[in-house]
Formats: sequence, structure tokens, C-alpha cells
Amino acid sequence: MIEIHELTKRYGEKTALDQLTLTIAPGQIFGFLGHNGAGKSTTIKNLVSIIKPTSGTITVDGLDLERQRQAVKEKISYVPDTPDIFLQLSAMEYWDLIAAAYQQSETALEARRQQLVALFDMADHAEEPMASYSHGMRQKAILIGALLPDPDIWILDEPLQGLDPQAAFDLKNLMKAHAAKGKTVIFSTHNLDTAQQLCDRLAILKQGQLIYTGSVEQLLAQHPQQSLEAIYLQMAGRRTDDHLVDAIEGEHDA
Ligand SMILES: Nc1ncnc2c1ncn2[C@@H]1O[C@H](COP(=O)(O)OP(=O)(O)OP(=O)(O)O)[C@@H](O)[C@H]1O
Repeated sequence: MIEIHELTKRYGEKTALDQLTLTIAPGQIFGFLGHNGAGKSTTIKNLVSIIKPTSGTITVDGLDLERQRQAVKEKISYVPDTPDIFLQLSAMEYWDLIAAAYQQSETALEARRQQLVALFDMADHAEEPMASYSHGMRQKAILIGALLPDPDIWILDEPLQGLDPQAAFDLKNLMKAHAAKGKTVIFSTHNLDTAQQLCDRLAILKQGQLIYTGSVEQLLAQHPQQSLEAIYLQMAGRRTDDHLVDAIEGEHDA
């Protein structure tokens, strides 16, 4: 169980996250939605303790993230919002680095690595430097590294970004299987279809504030006859009409 209590993050005068309070139970796929700059990555970076909150607390299975950071980190794997890291390493060197950080059986890690490499079709590229990879290949290499130790909580910042349809399909199935085992998957996305397909619960953020938390089904039931896209755009406070598009492109058929 993850409990976020009144989490606030300020950058100078800018409040990126404002008193966020949320509970995320095990056995769920939990999605963060929000426009650019809404505070999704800020929430995620606090959860994986890459940044420190200005105020507020996070506990994971009763452990306080601030005071018991190492114990919490061992429960979590993280995919950052950009895969452009450790580019001088080959994927194999990067995975070795990750594996060494976890106190797990080498045989089990190696078996899981081989399965993930086969699934994401990365065997032919594993020895090449990640600098030579396409965006999607880097994303796959980072994903394999994050999923290798298989901790209870996966925290994935826009994990489907840049993946080909096969890899996206496989990752979505891995996420569902992890949650079905009673574990936790937290991710952010801009893709509403993906959110609808995957999320047991979602949180919608707007300018650092939580404006909705609940299931997609509950949200749709509160707004009968409307698509998730229309509901989301209204809640996030943006236009759903076309007058700015028309101003650029002229009248068009929808
Ligand atoms: N290091 C930083 N310094 C100053 N402001 C920051 C910093 N990181 C984020 N912000 C600001 O905090 C706010 C929230 O940013 P965040 O990256 O969490 O948004 P996001 O919802 O993940 O957006 P996106 O969908 O574009 O990735 C934005 O206004 C952003 O400009």
C-alpha cells in the first residue's frame, strides 16, 4: 500500500504539486493523467525519491520514504520519462549494473533477463552501445533493466512512449500480469485509450492539483453518453470545440 499525504513540491515560486493526497492499493494498475506540466513526473520522481518534497509524506507498506529510503527503494523499479541515460554503455553492461544493485540470485536474474530480451527482441543489439540505438530500442533496454529484478512496485513514467505496437502490446500484458499477482503498477500516460484499457484507478492532475481519482468506469458513469476524451478535456479545462483549429486550417469535416 502506498500512501501519499499532502505532498507538495515547489520550484522557487512555482508550485509543481499542491497537497497531493492519494492511496494506491496493491493489485492495481494506477494511472496518472494530466496535460503537459500538470505534475505527473514530479509525483513519480517523489515516489522514487529522485527529488525531495517541499512538504508532505509518502509511506510504502508502512515504511516512511524519507527515513527508510533504502528499504523502500528495494521494493520499487522505475522507468524514467526519457530513455537517454547511460548511453555510453551497451544494454548488457547496463543490465549488469542494475542486477548488481539487487541482492538476488544470479541464476534467477539471468533467466529473467533472457526471457525479457527475447520478448522485446533485443538479443541482436545487446552488446552495442545504447548511443547507437533508436529511441524505441533505448526504451526497451531501460524497460528490461527496470523489470529485471521484478520488485513488487513498478513505477513507469510514460513507458509506452516510442515502443512499436508489438512491444507496447507485450508491455501492457506484463503490467496486467504483475497487477493480477497482487502487485502494483503505477504509470503515467497521455494516451486515453491506454488509460481506459489498463487502469484499475486513475488520478487526473491539473496544474499540480488532483482533480479526479477513481476508476475509468466511475468517471464514464458520472458523464453518460460522453467519451473519456471529451470528459478528460472538459475536466482538464481545455477546449473541445474547433475554433482555434479552424482559424489555422479553415472549416473542416470532423
Ligand atoms: N527541475 C525543475 N525546475 C523548475 N520547474 C520544474 C522542474 N521540473 C518540473 N518543473 C515544473 O513543474 C511543473 C510540473 O512538471 P512535471 O514534469 O511534473 O509535469 P508532467 O505532468 O510530467 O508534464 P509532461 O506531460 O509534459 O511530462 C511544470 O510547470 C514544470 O515546468
